[in-house]
Amino acid sequence: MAHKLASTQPSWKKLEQLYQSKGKAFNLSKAFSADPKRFEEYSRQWSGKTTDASLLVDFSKNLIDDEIFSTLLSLAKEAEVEKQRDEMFEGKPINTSEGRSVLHIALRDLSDDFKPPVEGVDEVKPELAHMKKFSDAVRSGEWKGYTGKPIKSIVNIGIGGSDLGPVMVTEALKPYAKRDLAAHFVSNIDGTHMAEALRQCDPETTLFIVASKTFTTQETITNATTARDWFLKAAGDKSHVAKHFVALSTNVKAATEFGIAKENMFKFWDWVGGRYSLWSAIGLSICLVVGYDNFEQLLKGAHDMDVHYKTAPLEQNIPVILALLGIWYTDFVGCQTHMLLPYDQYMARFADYFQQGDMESNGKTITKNGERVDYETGPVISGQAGTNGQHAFYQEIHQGSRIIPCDFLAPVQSHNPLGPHHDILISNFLAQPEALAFGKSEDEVKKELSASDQSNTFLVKSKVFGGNRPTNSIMFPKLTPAVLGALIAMYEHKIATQGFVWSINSFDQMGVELGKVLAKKILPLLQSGDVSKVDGAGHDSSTSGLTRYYLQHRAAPK
Ligand SMILES: O=P(O)(O)OC[C@H]1O[C@H](O)[C@@H](O)[C@@H](O)[C@@H]1O
Repeated sequence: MAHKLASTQPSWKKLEQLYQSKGKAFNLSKAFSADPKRFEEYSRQWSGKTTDASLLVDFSKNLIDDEIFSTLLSLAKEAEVEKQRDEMFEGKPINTSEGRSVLHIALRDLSDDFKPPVEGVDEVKPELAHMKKFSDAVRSGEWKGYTGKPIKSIVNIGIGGSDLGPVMVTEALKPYAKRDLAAHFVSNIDGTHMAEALRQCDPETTLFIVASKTFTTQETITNATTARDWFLKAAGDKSHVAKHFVALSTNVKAATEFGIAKENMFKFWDWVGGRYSLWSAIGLSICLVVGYDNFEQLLKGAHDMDVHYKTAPLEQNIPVILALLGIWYTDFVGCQTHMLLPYDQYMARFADYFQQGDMESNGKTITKNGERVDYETGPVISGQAGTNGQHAFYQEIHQGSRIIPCDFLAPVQSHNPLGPHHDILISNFLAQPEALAFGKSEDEVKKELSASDQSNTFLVKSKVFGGNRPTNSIMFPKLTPAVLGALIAMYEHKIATQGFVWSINSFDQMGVELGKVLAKKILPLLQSGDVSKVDGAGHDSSTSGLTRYYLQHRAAPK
């Protein structure tokens, strides 16, 4: 595989030209007026083969025409997206910096004829059976704490990929949750996070799930140790730990050393990336909250999307289309951000989840060939549940100096059909992309104003909406486990496809390391409490000044 700079592909040059010749001046109002079939052409409907997962993806409100779209598809061909995708499914070590396969897709292929491409894949089903047995026992009350009481709270201790997936999914699938089992998620090293969770827990009825792929992450190990101390303070005898602590990890040795019994360990494998791990043992808290059967539906919905990604031709392939649109905005239109805006309160953490999923995957500048890219890569991801965002940051999306491409997502049916709420919600979901695309002209503004206000140029211009702000609108029947699985897999594959085009490795995360190493160097200085050591510690004057301030004020804060 050549892994050439994307900018050397023939279609890249053509897209640059197309942006200059027509993209810059592209007008969505004109495009819709000129083509009554624009929605039909630029939308795709998809249904999963084995689940109730289905989607309508409308990408007609994007700044593209047929020529731009087909050139984007050519770019994907030139970058050998299909070949790179197939290598992922075949278990080739496409995470080249770490020499690893990227096989989260193998965690959700439960079909009988699935052939394990690498070692460990044959252990997926037995591990799922282990998760089912354990979660069933806890949920039914058969699993008892050290005083014989059933479990009433679970505390997932993990960070990054070992936290965000379970947090997002348990929130999204709350309608399926066992309501008398409280779920807490502690990630931050800030003692406040753990202290607040423990305040709500009883040691006799709490189960701690220590979730860490490496089992070396400072935050998680420190939090887990604090939780164990808190537990032992009440329980006394160390043997009781076995009833209250389980580990989810690829590092069986370190989990054993922490004191987790073998039967309480749920393992996964180094071919599962942290931010792709909710489908693995890291999903145990999801099983506990919504039950194993719903977890399996989540896996199956994702697998249905995997099959689509693997088999659909590029122009029909939803993750590929979303990826190419993103590349159009990032590299040719000059956008820096991408918003995820779910009109579903249960998806409140969706954007947080894909902030890691996207930014940790594609926030990179070195190609797999070791060259520095001469183009932009992963965008800044942000967003929150509609309609809250409308009253917070949409001002900038509508009238700001930057173009901020957005994905709007919404379910047709609500889990809580309460009075007029859902129609009002969906009217907003429909109205925002319409307003963003078509805006409001100066003439339209004037018509609504009094004669005196019409001559107030500042007022008139302030009320104009330029339009031409691109959006995708994604609808699904209802937020079921399978639909959620498909949506997550859709974005995972979008991100992977962008990485394939940009020739970067979307599956490592070297950029998180340096800060961790420096913090470990600074910590002994803080623990020594000795201000006189700061100057000789080899830090720059800024870091030294801040450290001195901390040490001087720590003992006697004013
Ligand atoms: O599960 P672990 O090993 O504790 O890692 C937690 C997180 O650590 C780092 O910040 C990164 O590597 C993330 O991708 C990862 O999700």
